[in-house]
Amino acid sequence: MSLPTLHYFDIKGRGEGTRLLLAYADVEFVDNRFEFAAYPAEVRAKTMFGQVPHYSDGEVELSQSVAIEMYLAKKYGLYGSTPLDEAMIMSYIMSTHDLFIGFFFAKNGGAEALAKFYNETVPRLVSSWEKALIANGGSHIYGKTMTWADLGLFGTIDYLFSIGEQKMFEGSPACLEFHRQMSEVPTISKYLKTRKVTTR
Ligand SMILES: N[C@@H](CCC(=O)N[C@@H](CS)C(=O)NCC(=O)O)C(=O)O
Repeated sequence: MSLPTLHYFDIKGRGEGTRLLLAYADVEFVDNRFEFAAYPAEVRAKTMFGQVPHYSDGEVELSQSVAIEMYLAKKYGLYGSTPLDEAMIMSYIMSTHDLFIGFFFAKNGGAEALAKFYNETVPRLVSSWEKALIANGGSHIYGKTMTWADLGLFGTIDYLFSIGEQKMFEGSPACLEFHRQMSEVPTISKYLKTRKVTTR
């Protein structure tokens, strides 16, 4: 079996969730990054739908970011232990996708769409995460141990910070404290210090 490899563009985008899962689990992996203009034909040929991220480990070939993350979350014990745990964790993961997708459409949808995103979507999602963190003791968004939901939420906050969107979390101390604590988890801290710096 070869080293786990993530094939993706040189951005956080849809690939950082997988990188964070592997980093948290302390799995050595190849972070195969390339420019948009230099998407290697041999990587495209491996993908299931022509797009990246794509994950390979010599035994498994898998495309679609959420499927890759779900596979790794299960493999490394980060997907709870009951059907309800899995559904709750997925629910938090999808809420982070709602923010990303909302942001993407708002940025391309003009001033009114952007204002609606900042005034409605952001407070609705951030206040839900804030309440869930407070109700659950602050260290985990769901359950009492680290899960994919924590890594997904951390990755989302981390990404928004890296593009200068700290303002979204003003007035949400539990989210800020969660981000701080997660950044100090040893394997995550090690990854954050050594990862390639990207602006998106
Ligand atoms: N639903 C897919 C979407 C993948 C996707 O949109 N990939 C883009 C980059 S973020 C891509 O490969 N674009 C290059 C292309 O389509 O040729 C996922 O989450 O993995």
